[in-house]
Amino acid sequence: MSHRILILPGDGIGPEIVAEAEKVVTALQADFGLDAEVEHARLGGQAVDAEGAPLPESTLARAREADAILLGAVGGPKWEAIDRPLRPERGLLAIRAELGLFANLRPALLFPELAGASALRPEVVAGLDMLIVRELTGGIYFGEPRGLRIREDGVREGFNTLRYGEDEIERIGRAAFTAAQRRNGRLCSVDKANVLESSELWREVMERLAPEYPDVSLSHMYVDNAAMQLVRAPKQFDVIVTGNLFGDILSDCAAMLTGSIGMLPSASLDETGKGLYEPVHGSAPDIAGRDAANPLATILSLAMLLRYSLDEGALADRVEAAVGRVLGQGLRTPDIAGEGEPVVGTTAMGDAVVAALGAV
Ligand SMILES: NC(=O)C1=CN([C@@H]2O[C@H](COP(=O)(O)OP(=O)(O)OC[C@H]3O[C@@H](n4cnc5c(N)ncnc54)[C@H](O)[C@@H]3O)[C@@H](O)[C@H]2O)C=CC1
Ligand SMILES: CC(C)CC(=O)C(=O)O
Ligand SMILES: [Mg+2]
Repeated sequence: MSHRILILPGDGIGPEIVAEAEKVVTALQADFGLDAEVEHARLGGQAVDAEGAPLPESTLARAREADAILLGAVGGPKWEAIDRPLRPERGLLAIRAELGLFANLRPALLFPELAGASALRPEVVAGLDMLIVRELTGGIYFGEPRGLRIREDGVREGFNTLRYGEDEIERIGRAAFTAAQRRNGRLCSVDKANVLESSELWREVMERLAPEYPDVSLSHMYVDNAAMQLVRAPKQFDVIVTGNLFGDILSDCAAMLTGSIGMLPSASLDETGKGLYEPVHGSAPDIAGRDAANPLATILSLAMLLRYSLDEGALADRVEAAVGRVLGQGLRTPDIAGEGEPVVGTTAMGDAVVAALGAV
């Protein structure tokens, strides 16, 4: 049966990087037996401009019908001053919530060819292969009440609510324990239980789940220490499980261990394995329209889509191997190029991955 893939290009570099991933889809259809129909819809700023909403009803309806969704990124300076409900990022949060995409898997894997591009010394990152499991539909990004108001003394204040229910913690915990079972059996739960009640409960629930996964060793770390440990000795981690805000920040930090945020893919999954796949980075307005964005995070997100939502593991392996091959050939977009190294653009990098598909 033909798979239905919905592509949401989004804003800034979104359309540029997604176009390269789509070339890979086309090549897999033409030469490697991928049976898929590809559709497009609007999300984010492009949807606000064209349809007056960051998540139009028609996009949501098509997202519900699709087997998997590939997203570029949303947002940019053009929409920063508009009413909050119309901001592109609200469209992204809304689609995650509407589709129940609570489990955000963010692998941080160092391609050996990029050891020199890491922010850390090669010996500290060599062989790095870790996974951040971020809770994606709860926590402070969604908690009510939220808003801006005028205090009694006339001074304005902004406020947000960090709230986690036991049920939300338990389901992300189970996703993380299961991921750790499939990897090296080490799970580190990151919280701020020395200060936050929501973290106290988080830690308690993780402890309660642990006996059900005797092959996983559970440890806990405060988030401030975790940020430091990530840049001090990242290979101590196998799987990290954490809340929405902490996971957002720690995964950008992990990106620099692998050379660039342009290398980090992600999968956001619901209870059934249906998912939305997107690079960890944003719409990078500073480099948009210059053929300078690294498309590999998006292409690697496509590989995750093939593996997790379409059950096309062999094709996913092929795409990841092709990425390794182009890096081995020395191709570098500016973000992963060393001092004085020649660089290629977004489209040339995408073309090279397509060419490498058959060689692996
Ligand atoms: N998932 C999403 O759609 C996300 C959207 N955003 C939005 O994106 C906009 C820009 O946010 P920033 O904080 O600047 O984060 P960003 O991730 O877009 O950019 C941060 C830095 O990384 C660079 N960068 C990002 N992706 C790259 C790539 N593929 N290749 C090479 N360099 C890359 C950018 O040029 C910039 O210097 C904002 O409107 C923000 O809200 C931010 C994060 C995630
Ligand atoms: C709109 C933001 C929550 C997007 C983001 O930074 C992310 O999911 O990593
Ligand atoms: Mg982020």
